[in-house]
Amino acid sequence: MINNFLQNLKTIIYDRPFKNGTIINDKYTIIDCLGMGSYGITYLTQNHLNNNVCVLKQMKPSRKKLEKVHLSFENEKNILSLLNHPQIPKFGESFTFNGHHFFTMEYVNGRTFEDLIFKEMMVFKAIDAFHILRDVLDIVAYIHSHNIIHRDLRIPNIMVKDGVIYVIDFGLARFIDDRRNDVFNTEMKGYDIEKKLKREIHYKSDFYSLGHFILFLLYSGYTPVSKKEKSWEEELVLPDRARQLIRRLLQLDPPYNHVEEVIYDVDQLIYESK
Ligand SMILES: Nc1ncnc2c1ncn2[C@@H]1O[C@H](COP(=O)(O)OP(=O)(O)OP(=O)(O)O)[C@@H](O)[C@H]1O
Repeated sequence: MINNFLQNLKTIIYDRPFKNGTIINDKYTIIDCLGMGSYGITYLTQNHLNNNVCVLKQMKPSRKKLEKVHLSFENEKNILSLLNHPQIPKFGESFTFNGHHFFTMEYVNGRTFEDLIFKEMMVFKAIDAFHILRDVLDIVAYIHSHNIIHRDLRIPNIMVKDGVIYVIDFGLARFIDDRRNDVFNTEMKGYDIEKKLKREIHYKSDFYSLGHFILFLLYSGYTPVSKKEKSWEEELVLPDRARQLIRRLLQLDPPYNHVEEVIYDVDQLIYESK
């Protein structure tokens, strides 16, 4: 309780975002603060040298003494600079300015699925939802082919711009062999199972998140008919193959181990619904 209070106080004092118009490193003018995550503050900025708009991420000052914060910041930088895919923001540069740590990346001027579903109340037909999942899987296949697990494939981190899907936010991404930081590898009795399913450094954690992602899309067109809470399998009318796919993604049935297996099943599903 006291610890939480002190952390909140530190955040208020140290993590005040830079004001719009501030120039960072003689180069980046802050246009807006896009948000504050667990370890970073994210800005939309304009680079004076080329006039390009880009995203600038700052390590949270209140947390810069924590090893895990440095690790996450370094990981995101390393992973983004390694990946080179048109649907993943490209890494720009990293630097220290006035004692603050920063890096830049490409700005995706699109909308997140969180905004589409909850702000724009967009409704996705089941077939469109599976086509979107298929597009996301191509990006995930690329990420996994570099032995990287994203570990945060949620609706706020999947975007669409002009009909093209993008995956952002690699703050929790890890290399598959980075087992030293995988707390879920050790015996953890009574540990939060949900957290393990989402965060274990294994390909199947990304599939688990995609199980939830597809459910968000499918539920966008759902109107409850009774007040009694039911499971997604009772509420959503889905073909058997779709239900089986989601059950495996959510690890309710034996999980998928490789993205190609998921792609195969989604392709079959799309083919059968033609
Ligand atoms: N490359 C990008 N292009 C466009 N918007 C981005 C980009 N990166 C981040 N954002 C947006 O900036 C905001 C803050 O993102 P950020 O990843 O720093 O934190 P978060 O997702 O809120 O928290 P956490 O990192 O703890 O998950 C989000 O609204 C996100 O959509």
